[in-house]
Amino acid sequence: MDFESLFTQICHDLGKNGDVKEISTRFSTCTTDARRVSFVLALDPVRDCLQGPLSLAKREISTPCKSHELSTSHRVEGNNYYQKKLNWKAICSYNRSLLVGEGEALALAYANRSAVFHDTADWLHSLRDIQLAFDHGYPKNLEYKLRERQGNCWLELGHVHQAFTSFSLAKDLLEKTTTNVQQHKDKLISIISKIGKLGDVNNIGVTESMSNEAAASSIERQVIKQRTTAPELNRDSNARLPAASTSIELTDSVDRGRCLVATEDIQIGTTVIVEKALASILLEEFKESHCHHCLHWTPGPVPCHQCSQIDAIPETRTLSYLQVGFCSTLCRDEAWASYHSSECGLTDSLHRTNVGKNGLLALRTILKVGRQRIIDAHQHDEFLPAGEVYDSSDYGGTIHRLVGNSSQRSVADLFRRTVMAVYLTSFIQPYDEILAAAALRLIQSYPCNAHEISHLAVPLPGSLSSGSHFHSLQKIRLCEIAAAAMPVLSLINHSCNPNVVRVCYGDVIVVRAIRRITRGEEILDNYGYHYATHEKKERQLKLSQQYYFRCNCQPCTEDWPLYEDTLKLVNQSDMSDAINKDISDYTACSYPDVPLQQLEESARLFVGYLNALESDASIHLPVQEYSMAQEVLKHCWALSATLSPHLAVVVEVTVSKKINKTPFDGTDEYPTHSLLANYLCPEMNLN
Ligand SMILES: C[S@@+](CC[C@H](N)C(=O)[O-])C[C@H]1O[C@@H](n2cnc3c(N)ncnc32)[C@H](O)[C@@H]1O
Repeated sequence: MDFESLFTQICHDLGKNGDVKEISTRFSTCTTDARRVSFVLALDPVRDCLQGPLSLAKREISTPCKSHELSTSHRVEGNNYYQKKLNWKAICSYNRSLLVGEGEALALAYANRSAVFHDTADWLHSLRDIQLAFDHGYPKNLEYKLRERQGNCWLELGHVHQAFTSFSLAKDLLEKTTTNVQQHKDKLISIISKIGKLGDVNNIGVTESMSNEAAASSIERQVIKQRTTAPELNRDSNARLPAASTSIELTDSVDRGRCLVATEDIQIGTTVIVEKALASILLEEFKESHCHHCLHWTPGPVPCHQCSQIDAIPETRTLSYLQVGFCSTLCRDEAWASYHSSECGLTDSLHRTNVGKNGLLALRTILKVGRQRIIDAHQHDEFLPAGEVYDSSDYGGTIHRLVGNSSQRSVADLFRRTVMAVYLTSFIQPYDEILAAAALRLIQSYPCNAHEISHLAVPLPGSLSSGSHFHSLQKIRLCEIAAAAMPVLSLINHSCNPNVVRVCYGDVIVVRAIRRITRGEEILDNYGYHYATHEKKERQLKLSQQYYFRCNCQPCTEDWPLYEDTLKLVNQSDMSDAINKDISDYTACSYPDVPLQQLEESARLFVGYLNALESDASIHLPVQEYSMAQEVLKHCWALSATLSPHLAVVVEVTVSKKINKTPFDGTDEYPTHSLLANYLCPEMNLN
């Protein structure tokens, strides 16, 4: 039963007993989350309704069902695609095969996937899959094939000693085979020739070759290194706010709570915050393409040992894949040690609850943090004592103290969120009031504090040839892949004309200045309602509904127009022409093959334009050229963060995804927090 049905059932049962009014009155007197949870858990209809989902969850956890048959059928399907050189399709089928496979079926799936990576020159992923195939018992009589492939990969990566060892093993294995098949003989000749070509290695000796374990961990490290890495802070890390640089500090304002303020003048492009998520959840649509743990795109996910399996959904009699994949065995093991062992087997049931991103993120946060830290956080008081470090990996001092706006919520809203908290925590620890109260706190604070993690989805090569440059930019869109708790980012207040922008690198978000910020000025982000894309009336309404404040930023007080009604530069035709020409050149790039260097150059160019426009006292914002230059700059940064050696495949995968928005909890909308909302031209709106 999903949450909506469960809640309807509970309300119906309470209504049947004629208790609704009295219960509402009594519930409204509960002034803390702990009391709200105790109250709700004492209601019979709630306890009755919780039985169903709980028994289902228990059954799912206790009946792992890998399937040799299904794994084989996906592998055969993959082999067909591979023969037709439909490499990406082959990889997808092999992914499925290994998600449901175990033992030899799993080993064969890894081995076959390694062949596709080998043929597409992805030597690292090929090597990693070969290693995993051996780990899972790849058949001895076929080992020579993998050893030869392994040798090729090592050689391509410049590890001559490793290549020599692998080829030699392949040779020994072939020499030991008793069959007289011509194919084997030919293979032996070819391998001997490869060894011969390595020549000198014989003299150096193979003893310098890495051990199996060392080689495996070196491959894993290299796989991880392939991920795009976030830029560093512009200055030393701030002692009180380690994720931020010394260019900003945490302070309190009279009318808008805590805020971040510049301690010195900050130039456009400066990186002032680099924060790793305290907790995050990958959206379901991306479970086949992104790492469950670090959120980076991966061409070859490594499944969880247990819960990536098939599951027969009793109500619908359909099969669903409980896919939990990781970019590396390191991420898999880290996730297991941190939270995944507690949710293993439940991921699909949890998605089927339809509680939305914030509910799932609340539960993940609780699993990551653990019961004891939650108890400790509750025992300490509500505010951060002067001088205490605000550390992103800390729960008690940060996430636990975020704005939840409880006092402004209606009784109905609080009741619904309390039932949701009780329901969600029941999946891991039924009737645990401490965990449920912590979940309730987060379910209230995340709608105003959780952040969206987005990746650029670039269209397939060739599909950008027609249309205006605005049209081209429109096709390269940001799509939301995950939600994350980022305690430092949650300290930034909103402006409809922000001076910073967020750029995502997996579960790390970087904050960069998009305008010049003077010493003492507040750092201001955009919560998804930008002056250029949303009318003032709409902005004010949404911000007050979701974030409970009235915006007094410059565009709001001065009533700035939308982008299309904004004036162009007057008396500055040279500058205007130059900006427009460079925007046009930028959008004409042949995505996705834009070299990183070119993107960096474009970013420098547009930083220069923004500086020139800001320095000219005769220019009064807003002007179209300024807005457009800002948009292109954000675009360059987002694209650089997405670029990886596998971009061409990322493109294919991401664009082919059907992006369904997860239903959201209650009336709160999720903070869009994305560049997408900031695209300025009407024709660039992506809906
Ligand atoms: C993500 S938090 C920002 C940090 C917050 N000031 C704090 O003390 O934790 C969002 C909340 O900050 C406040 N806020 C953000 N921007 C604001 C603004 N421009 N004016 C007034 N309050 C604002 C609102 O209460 C909003 O719900």
